Amino acid sequence: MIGRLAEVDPVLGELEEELGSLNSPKTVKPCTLALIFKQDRSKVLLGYKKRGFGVGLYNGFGGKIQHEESALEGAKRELEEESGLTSEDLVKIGILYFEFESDPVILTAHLYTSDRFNGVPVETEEMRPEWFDINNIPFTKMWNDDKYWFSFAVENKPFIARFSFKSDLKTIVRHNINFVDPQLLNEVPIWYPKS
Ligand SMILES: Nc1[nH]c(=O)nc2c1ncn2[C@H]1C[C@H](O)[C@@H](COP(=O)(O)OP(=O)(O)OP(=O)(O)O)O1
Repeated sequence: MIGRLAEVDPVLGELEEELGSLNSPKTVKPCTLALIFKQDRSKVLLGYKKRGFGVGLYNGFGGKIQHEESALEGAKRELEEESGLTSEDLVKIGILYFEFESDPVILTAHLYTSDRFNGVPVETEEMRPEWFDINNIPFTKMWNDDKYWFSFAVENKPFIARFSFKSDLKTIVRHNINFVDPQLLNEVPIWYPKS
């Protein structure tokens, strides 16, 4: 439903308009990101990215949403492909919009968390999973935006955020975080039709 982000914050409204406008070169690349916690939330499972975008960094598990699937279906599939775990209890907790200088593609990460999962983490071609104490998250070896929002995911506070990076993929030139009604997270479109 176009227009919902503008109601939250004009900064998000601008982005929504650009994504929907025929005159703007901006397009969206929808991705998923899943954080798996131990049941008492004392530890989180992160994956060391061995190849591709974000190589050398620890991150949640996720990747591109396919055209035929929902964000939740994509999150479950990517979690299993990258960590070997399955979860029927992924809860959507955030949407992250990432812009990179001189790049018309806006990467959107639909963020899910769960503390119930099946299986044992396995190393895959893409990720090496590792449990981290919740009080010892390796922020210096993660994307620079993570330190801004990670605690909201841990504390179950639904949010929508927008981060603008320089082309070095490290420097954040602008950021904006809004706490939202959890229902809104499912109303924001995954794909923005150009109209
Ligand atoms: N700034 C950022 N902070 C963050 O925490 N996660 C980010 C991020 N930028 C990208 N990601 C995550 C979102 C998503 O899970 C992943 C990028 O997805 P990609 O589809 O590019 O990954 P892959 O190259 O692994 O693709 P797949 O082949 O679909 O798995 O990185």
